[in-house]
Amino acid sequence: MERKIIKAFEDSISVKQKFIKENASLIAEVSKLIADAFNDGKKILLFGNGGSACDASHIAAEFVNRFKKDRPGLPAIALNTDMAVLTSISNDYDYSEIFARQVKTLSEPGDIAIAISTSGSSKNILKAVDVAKKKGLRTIAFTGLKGDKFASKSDYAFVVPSDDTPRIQETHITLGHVLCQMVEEILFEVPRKSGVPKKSHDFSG
Ligand SMILES: O=C(CO)[C@@H](O)[C@H](O)[C@H](O)[C@H](O)COP(=O)(O)O
Ligand SMILES: [Zn+2]
Repeated sequence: MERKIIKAFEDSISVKQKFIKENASLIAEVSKLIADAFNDGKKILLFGNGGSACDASHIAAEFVNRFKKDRPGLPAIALNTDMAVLTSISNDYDYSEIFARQVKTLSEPGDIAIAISTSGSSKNILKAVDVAKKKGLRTIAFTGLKGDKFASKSDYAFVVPSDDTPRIQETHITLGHVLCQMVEEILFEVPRKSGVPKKSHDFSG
């Protein structure tokens, strides 16, 4: 049994190592994209199923509350949290509509959709990405090796080099944390020299 336990940890580490070899510059690019969207008064919508629903909620909470810095909240909503909304859309229409309908209703052009699916084949995720693109959102996919179709319909795709759902999720949550950290640093770092910061950040509302 211990051998299996050690192997699970080693696999998780090795998937993360492979992922970061290929994705560091994309993470930097997407961090800037998200920071620019917040600067423009836009928000992030996140969604996923099962463990990825928890990842979406977890990442939204880091933005709305704080990650490492004491700073104003940044607008992010997880679309997998409201039981009344989720059950009524599923009951009256279809489970595959739960995120698409919320994206259509709650977003505005320029917002960012972070869609999380390890398989890349969950219908509710694919439909929501289609709606997000039609509405003029920038779409970011978090997926795994089997998620080609999902990755190719999204503007930016983080493809974790594994087809094992838990191992993929373990990289996704690290990715979410690192994006939060980078966005905080871009928006709230103290300027090194005295003088005004490059952009003014007023999220105090
Ligand atoms: O957390 C896990 C597995 O680690 C599960 O709950 C998993 O998220 C569920 O099976 C999801 O329905 C999988 O959906 P997806 O990632 O393929 O879109
Ligand atoms: Zn899980």
